[in-house]
Amino acid sequence: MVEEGEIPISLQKVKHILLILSGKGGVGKSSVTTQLALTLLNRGFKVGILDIDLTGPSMPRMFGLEDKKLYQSTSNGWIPAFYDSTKQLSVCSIGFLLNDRGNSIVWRGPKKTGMIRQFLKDVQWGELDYLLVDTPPGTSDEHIALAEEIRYCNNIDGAVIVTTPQLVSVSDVRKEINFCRKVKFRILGIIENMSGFVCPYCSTCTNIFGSGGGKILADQLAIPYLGNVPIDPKFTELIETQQQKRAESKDATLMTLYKKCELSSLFDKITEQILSETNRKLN
Ligand SMILES: Nc1ncnc2c1ncn2[C@@H]1O[C@H](COP(=O)(O)OP(=O)(O)OP(=O)(O)O)[C@@H](O)[C@H]1O
Ligand code: SF4
Repeated sequence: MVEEGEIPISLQKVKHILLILSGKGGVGKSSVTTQLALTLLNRGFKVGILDIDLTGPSMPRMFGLEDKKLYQSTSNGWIPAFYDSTKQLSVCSIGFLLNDRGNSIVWRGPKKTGMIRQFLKDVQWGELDYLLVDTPPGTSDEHIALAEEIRYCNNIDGAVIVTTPQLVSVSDVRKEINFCRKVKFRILGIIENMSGFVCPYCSTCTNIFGSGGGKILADQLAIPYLGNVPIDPKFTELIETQQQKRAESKDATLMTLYKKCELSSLFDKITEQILSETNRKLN
């Protein structure tokens, strides 16, 4: 465990660390992490993503990096996978260490904790403006290991909580918020994802699962509300087809494809609000 005031060497050149959390699985935490990363990258920041969801790593798929591997450098640190030759976006995920992408990790707590510690201490991120940490759902061994390792880092800006409008997800998210409060992670705000469905034909938004739960919860708990994100089938499609489109044209990067998606302008506003929340801390 890390002593008070100690920051792992690998994180010392990282200016800001943002944690992405959700109370429940499948609410779109990895999609939110991906879109925050793309938005920050588009604004000229150098970004890293650490995927500590050991049993369900999504980041290789999100960025179309399924064929990448993690390498250990001569000085014993892991070299993250780079999205492209500019090296402005780097990703570290257990998914890069699995021989078969269909495999999943079946580990007991101590082994998971050891892996998280290695990821936090041994990845050579170099200089980064933002490190986004994509966590598993709930409050598991991975979260406790994360809190033990980095709670004293003064470069942690805080946690972004992702929920969906349904009540069950909203009640799960309360547990997540309690966890953040216990380990003293500042909560930057709540995003309500899958908040309505945008029709691909007429762009009308229909609230299939209801909407507004995230805002109500944020108001009740006096936490900033960062906004709602509808289900946009174009986003799912662009993730699924990015490799094929890249093979067809070198200009069809995830970034160029994402900029054409309506969600990109929405995430611009959400990111703006997160940045203003983090600046508020600095003032
Ligand atoms: N706003 C959205 N519009 C369209 N598709 C979305 C949206 N949010 C998430 N998805 C899709 O829903 C699926 C689940 O999302 P995602 O993997 O981000 O969830 P998660 O909370 O990270 O899941 P896990 O519990 O596995 O960590 C993915 O296929 C993703 O592309
Ligand atoms: S919202 Fe309108 S255009 Fe879209 S599928 Fe429904 S009826 Fe058709």
